[in-house]
Amino acid sequence: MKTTVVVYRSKSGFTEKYARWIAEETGADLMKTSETKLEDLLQYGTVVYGGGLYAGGINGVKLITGHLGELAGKKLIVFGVGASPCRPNTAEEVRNANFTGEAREKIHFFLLRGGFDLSKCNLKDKMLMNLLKVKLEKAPETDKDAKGMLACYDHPADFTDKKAIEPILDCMKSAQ
Ligand SMILES: Cc1cc2nc3c(=O)[nH]c(=O)nc-3n(C[C@H](O)[C@H](O)[C@H](O)COP(=O)(O)O)c2cc1C
Repeated sequence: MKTTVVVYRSKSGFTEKYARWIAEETGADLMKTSETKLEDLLQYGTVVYGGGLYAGGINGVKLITGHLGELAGKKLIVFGVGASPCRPNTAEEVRNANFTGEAREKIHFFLLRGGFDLSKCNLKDKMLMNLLKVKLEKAPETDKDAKGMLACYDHPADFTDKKAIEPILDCMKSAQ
């Protein structure tokens, strides 16, 4: 059996950056979801999955959460990558929104901060983000996070930080 694979789905490159860093640091194989079948993952003892956050959902995570039976006995690690600042309760909220009780037990979850680049969004995402912009601008009170988000519309933001993968590397090294 092969040791570790890092599989990812990334729309604008932020999740891909983290996935590459993790694979480089650990010597793991690296795969995109578009080029991966469940059977490919079954060859590995540890599966690390990364996906961007879209309206709270971890892009493509069903590849893992939808196949917990087939992936039984493997070490499963998922990281979500969003533009919002990572606070302890944010990670918990994302985890609860994306994982059932069984998935919460079986999957080690991490939330990392990516970035935002409107120019790399597809048409549908651009429209959604422009609707959000109107909503944020109309809000009677704009908090720090909303102001930060509004600033990203004019200037792409990259909050990726290689240090942020350290807890994932530690988790990969530790026993199940
Ligand atoms: C339509 C849309 C919805 C998004 N929803 C969220 C969200 O719920 N939470 C968050 O933190 N970031 C959200 N983002 C920002 C992305 O998660 C962020 O840009 C991330 O770094 C994208 O990673 P990727 O380029 O690897 O897909 C959203 C972006 C778009 C375009």
